[in-house]
Order: sequence, then C-alpha cells, then structure tokens
Amino acid sequence: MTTRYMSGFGNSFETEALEGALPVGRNSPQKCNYGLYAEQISGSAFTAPKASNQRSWVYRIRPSVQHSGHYVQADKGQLRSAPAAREESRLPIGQLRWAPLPIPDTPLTFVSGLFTMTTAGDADTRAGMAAHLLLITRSMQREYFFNADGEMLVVAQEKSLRFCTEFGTIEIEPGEICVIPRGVIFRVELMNGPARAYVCENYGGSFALPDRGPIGANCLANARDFLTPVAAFEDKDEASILYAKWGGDLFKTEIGQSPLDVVAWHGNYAPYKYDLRRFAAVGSISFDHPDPSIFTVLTSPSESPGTANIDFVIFPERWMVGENTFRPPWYHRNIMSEFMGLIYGVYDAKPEGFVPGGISLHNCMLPHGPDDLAFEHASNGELKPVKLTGTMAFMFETRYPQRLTKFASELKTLDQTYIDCWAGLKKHFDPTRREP
Ligand SMILES: O=C(O)Cc1cc(O)ccc1O
Ligand SMILES: [Fe+2]
Repeated sequence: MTTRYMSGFGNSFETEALEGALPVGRNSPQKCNYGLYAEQISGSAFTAPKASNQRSWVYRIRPSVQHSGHYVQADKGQLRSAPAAREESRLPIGQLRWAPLPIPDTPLTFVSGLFTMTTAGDADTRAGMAAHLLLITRSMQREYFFNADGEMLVVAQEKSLRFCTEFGTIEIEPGEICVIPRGVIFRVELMNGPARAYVCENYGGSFALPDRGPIGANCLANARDFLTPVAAFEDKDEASILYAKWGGDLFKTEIGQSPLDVVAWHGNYAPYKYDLRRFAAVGSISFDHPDPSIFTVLTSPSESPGTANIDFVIFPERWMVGENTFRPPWYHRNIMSEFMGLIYGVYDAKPEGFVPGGISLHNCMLPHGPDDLAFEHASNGELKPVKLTGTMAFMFETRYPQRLTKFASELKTLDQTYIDCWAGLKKHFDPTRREP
C-alpha cells in the first residue's frame, strides 16, 4: 500500500477518495453525493479566534453516533492521567533515568501498550500532559481508539507504525513523528515487527509551529514538510470495539462496522506526520550555547505568551563550532520540567547511560547537566568544528511538574546509580587560577 499525503501545516485541506464526494461551495447540502452523511468535528470552541480555530467537515458512510454504543469501563492497564492519584504523587523526587523497557512477547496493542511514565497538570482543565512509553507487539484488529483527553504526539523509536485514521493513513519510521488530534478515531498496525515509541499526550492547546522571531521566515521546522493523509475509507461491516480515553479513564463500546468510513473531508483539523530529519537546525556560529528553545519543533501554547504548555524539542545532527565555549548543555535548573528520550545515536551531555529507547526526567528546579565524562571532554578538547552525527534526541518540556507514576518508579530499568554520573566532577576551585 502506498500512502499519499498533502503538504503544509494547519492548512485548510480538502480531499476525496471518490470523485464528487465533497460538496462544492457548501458544507451541508440537503443530500450529499453517494448517500454520505455530513458531520463536523471541532478541535476548538466554535468562537475561537481565527488563528487557533480548528474544525473539519467529514463526509462519511454512517454518522459517528452509529460508531458508538453503551460505553463500559475497560481495563486501562498502566495508562494514567493527570492529576495523579495521591498514592502515586508522593513518590520521591530526583534526577531520574531509565534504560529501555524491553519489548515483551505478550500481546500489546496501541491501547494496551501505553505505559504512562509521568503526568502533569490536569486533563480536565486542559492543562499539561502525560508522557507514555508505547510497546506494541500486535496490530489492532477490529479495534479502534480515540482520546478525548488530548492530542497524541507519537515518536517512533524502534520499527515503523501505520495509523489508519478517519482522515486517511499515516506511516512513520524511527526519525518521524505522527500527531493525532483529540477525538480522532484510529487504529494502529505494525509494519515490520514489534515496535517501541514515545507518546506525548497533550491536554492543552493543539501543537503549533513556534514563532521564529528574529530567525525570520525560514529554518527550524518548515510548514511544507508536515504531511497530512489524503482521504481513505473502509466499508467493513464487522463486529468491532471502539476504545475511548475520556476523563482519565478508558472505556469501550461494541460497534458493528469500521468507524474509518470517511470518504471525503475538508478543514484544518486532521492528523499529520513530520520527518524530524527535515528540521533545519539553527545554532550559535560564534560562541556560547543557546537555549534549547532554538530546537523547538512544535509548541502547545498556554494562556501566558512565551510559556508553553509543552514544547516538543529535538536534538538532531548538527555542527558544533562555538569558539572558547563549553559546548554541551550547561549545568542548569529549570522551572520547566524536562522529559527526554533518545531515538538513536548518542546525546552529547550523556555519552554513556542514556541509550536509544531510554528516558531521562529532569523535573522542575532539579539540577542537571553534563556527566563527568562529558564535562572533562568538553572542557579540555580542542575546539575545532565537530559534527554530531547519527543522533536524534528529543524533549517533552512542560511548564508543569511531571509526576512520576508508580509504574515508572518501580520499573527495574530505573537507573539507581544515575546521580553518580556527576559524582566524579572534581572540585577545581583555585583562587589564584585564571584562564588565558
Ligand atoms: O538538559 C538537557 O539535556 C536538555 C537541555 C539541552 C540544552 O542544550 C540546554 C538546556 C537543556 O535543558
Ligand atoms: Fe535540561
């Protein structure tokens, strides 16, 4: 199967899988072609300002009310939501790091394979996020899912994933991400074996491209590199289950057909993918290490301008050329809380211990920075231009403290010796020493 996409970010797209399925010049004619039902899905309040107003019109075989029934509670496994339950929120704080969670042999789908590591803010008040690890060993079959609590940003880490959605099909491989808006129904299939991914569940404002400020009109993530699928539909009458994440709980309902029955759609509320390797990194070409905000791919705004609900930041391949500069990230304490993952390669602040598929968590105001090895190397190495190659790390950075789940705190992969990576930093203080 070849997937086809339309280019652009937040465009008003239009696409039809059958010619003439889209009404011309109106949204809801008295009768739609092919006997389709017209329906709107809103991602913002009807009256939201134009720049943040999101909605799409879908023309489908059955209206969504028929892809619905009596919902009953489903087993939510290790899926958690903010605010964290009290017994989960008194867990010890600290700088934390996990080795990759092995992919088990047991059946895990996109729904049962979500393991929540942190939650932040409050899903009901549409503030904050959750960070999940995703392990998949089985494609969803006659199973579908939607999330009313937030949009889902999926970062492929090991093997590829196919998202069959109401709006069409998206395929991603490691190095690529997929964003599924709140409420959109989808199914996830494996493509080349059991997969591992990271998921940021965004309870807040939809991810948008950051303003570039003085950088100007180009570089970072360019709008044309975001890809939204063309319409594709299933006309399958077979007993299926629709899962819904709603208010922090997981529910399910039985339906008699595939809900992926949208024959045509138009609007600006739709899933998309992006290849992180297309990110045109901008950095210092003189001296000093800039803030990592220069590597923001997507930002979920909050009501405070400049203070993101979430920033999705990457650390891609790039040249390091700073003169008389300590080149890795500086030591720092940050009001924002940083959840990091490594897709492939080596991260410059942590050449050891932070491995692909692993996680680190540096929460609000907890100090961190390069380990002793990285410090020694960066303080004494010759400062010729160096290219960091074959690497892709990322960060989900939120204004809210990230609370660890009990699951995360009890994982065997939690690195009990992480704090020791700074133990070897020597006291160099000498009141008579001056650098040339
Ligand atoms: O802590 C980290 O590794 C992420 C990070 C990278 C950087 O270059 C500057 C600040 C920062 O938080
Ligand atoms: Fe940091």
